Amino acid sequence: MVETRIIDGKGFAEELRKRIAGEVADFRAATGVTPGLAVVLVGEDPASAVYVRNKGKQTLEAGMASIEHKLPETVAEAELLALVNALNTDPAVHGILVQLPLPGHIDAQKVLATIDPAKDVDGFHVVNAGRLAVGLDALVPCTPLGCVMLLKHHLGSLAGARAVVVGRSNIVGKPLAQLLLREDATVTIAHSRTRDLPEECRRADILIGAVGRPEMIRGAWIKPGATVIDVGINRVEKAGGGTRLVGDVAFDEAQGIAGLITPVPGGVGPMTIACLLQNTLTAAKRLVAG
Ligand SMILES: Nc1nc2c(c(=O)[nH]1)N[C@@H](CN(C=O)c1ccc(C(=O)N[C@@H](CCC(=O)O)C(=O)O)cc1)CN2
Repeated sequence: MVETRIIDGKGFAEELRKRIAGEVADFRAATGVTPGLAVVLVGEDPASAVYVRNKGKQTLEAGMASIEHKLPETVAEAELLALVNALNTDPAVHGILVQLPLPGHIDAQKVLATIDPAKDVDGFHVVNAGRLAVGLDALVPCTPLGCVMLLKHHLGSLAGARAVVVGRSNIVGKPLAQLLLREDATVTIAHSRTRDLPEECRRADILIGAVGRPEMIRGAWIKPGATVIDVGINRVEKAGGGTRLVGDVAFDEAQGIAGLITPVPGGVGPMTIACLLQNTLTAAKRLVAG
């Protein structure tokens, strides 16, 4: 039986935000520039509204300027693109983020492609995705960046580790695989069509769940002593009524098998906003330096 330790993402993110606030103060003192983050929310999705509110609050707490744009669910794609173009040329804005998901009538790829790559603090623009893939400096997606920070903090070097990423989304699975490769891990991306997924997962020293399916990854899929990073945030019905959040990994089953595991909530989620603040400061520094 392995002793399973919990990775405290919430605590780590708090420390990271404090460090960023210190760096923002130094940057403002040196340049007279306040980094500005513009967040665009389309529609009324309650979870998105909470994330956007938290982004605004934490941006202000870090000493940066927060600019929020709320557009109705029915907004025309052209109007959203015009807003993004205006933010691209606004010198007070150093980072732009369009909260996902977008309503079905809007082409998300077109919107992401309109963001100036230098202000793309989500790291979703193909220029940043391409730069990451070929090993150039890039603005890197926040959730994957947070996962790798937690891994390096707890494991030290990731070189040679066998990492299996379950999920191939553009916002988590693919960029996370690139980041792990950059750390010299041996990386497999698994997905719904992977043959014998449990066996593939059991090979992993580092197992990452990023599929968005509640508790899909079972305890028996985990190699004893492996490090498990759970990116899933799934709201499910509770037995006695109400809802609760669960990850993509069956957390209780992982106890006594995994060596380290991130909880949901309190694991990877809080790292997403902390890394967004870090990316905004990075973008501001690069834009000011020209
Ligand atoms: N443009 C983007 N859209 C979305 C992203 C993103 O990175 N960029 N990621 C997610 C949502 N997200 C940030 O936007 C996000 C998700 C979760 C958390 C978080 O702190 N989760 C908490 C639990 C929160 C709760 O109670 O619901 C946790 O895991 O502890 C922060 C940000 C999709 N859209």
